[in-house]
Amino acid sequence: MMRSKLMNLVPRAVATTSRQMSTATKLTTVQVDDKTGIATLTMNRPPVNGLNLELLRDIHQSIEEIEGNKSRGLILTSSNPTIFSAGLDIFEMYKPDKERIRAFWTALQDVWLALYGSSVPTAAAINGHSPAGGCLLATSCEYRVMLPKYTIGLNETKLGIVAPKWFMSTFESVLPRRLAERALNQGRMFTTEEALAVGLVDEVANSKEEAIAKCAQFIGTFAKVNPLARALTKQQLRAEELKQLEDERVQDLEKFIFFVNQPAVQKGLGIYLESLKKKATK
Ligand SMILES: CCCCCCCCCCC/C=C/C(=O)SCCNC(=O)CCNC(=O)[C@H](O)C(C)(C)COP(=O)(O)OP(=O)(O)OC[C@H]1O[C@@H](n2cnc3c(N)ncnc32)[C@H](O)[C@@H]1OP(=O)(O)O
Repeated sequence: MMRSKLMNLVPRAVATTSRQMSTATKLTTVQVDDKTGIATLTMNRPPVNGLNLELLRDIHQSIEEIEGNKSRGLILTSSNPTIFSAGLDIFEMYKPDKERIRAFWTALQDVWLALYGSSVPTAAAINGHSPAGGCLLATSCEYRVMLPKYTIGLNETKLGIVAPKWFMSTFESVLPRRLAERALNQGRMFTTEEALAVGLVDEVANSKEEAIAKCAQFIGTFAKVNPLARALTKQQLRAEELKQLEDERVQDLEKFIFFVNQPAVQKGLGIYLESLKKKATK
């Protein structure tokens, strides 16, 4: 998979305007800045960018599109002014449809493999809350810029669920092992300020525009680096985690299906959904 992506890494001429590359799907848009050649992938699924089957498929398609069109980099962000992504759409896991839940988890695996394994430089402009699956997306990128007063983290244990190994290894690729272990066990959500202090995010910006500009600046640091050498270096550094999921995706899917169908897990998800609804009516 990575080898064919590498074939796309040839220099290209740049123009001066920005163009909408993809509106084929409604849940993501891809805008390429023709001056920098950097693509911004925006998630757009109100109200909270909950990662359901359709959004995951659109994100995957957009990443493939960006890989294919020789963009110089990928910036992931959200159209919601206060939420990057609320993580997995819990309705996909609560009283699930047998076929759909398999497609859903497979789509999540596809997104992670494509984003974590992307041959282009990746950055997340985290313009809002980013729990669980939202944090997975952000930490799959190489660089993170976050707006103040939001939260980010893997809170799965607080929901009575367990983050799969590849969520954990992505988290651990950003945070020191001891800190990652403690945060995962606690289901800890970090404020922007805390996330910056521990290195979960790289910079703080005061607006989405500034966050995107900082992400573009990061991607710009590779301008004078040979793209093939950079991509091969990234590939080698990330190969172990990618191979592990590629080799075990069927078992990973079966584990997820088994786990999510446990009565205790279903009960916990139901209670959690109720608590989210109650919060909305307060
Ligand atoms: C041995 C190993 C086995 C491994 C097996 C694997 C096991 C499974 C692993 C699964 C990993 C899971 C990953 C996840 O991502 S789970 C999702 C976690 N997400 C959250 O906990 C976030 C919950 N949401 C919030 O905290 C807030 O909503 C948020 C801060 C994001 C926004 O707050 P705000 O006040 O702006 O908005 P509301 O809370 O009022 O929400 C608006 C409406 O959206 C609904 N909502 C919110 N989040 C979700 C969600 N994740 N899924 C579905 N729906 C969600 C919320 O209920 C409101 O709905 P209503 O308007 O109808 O009330």
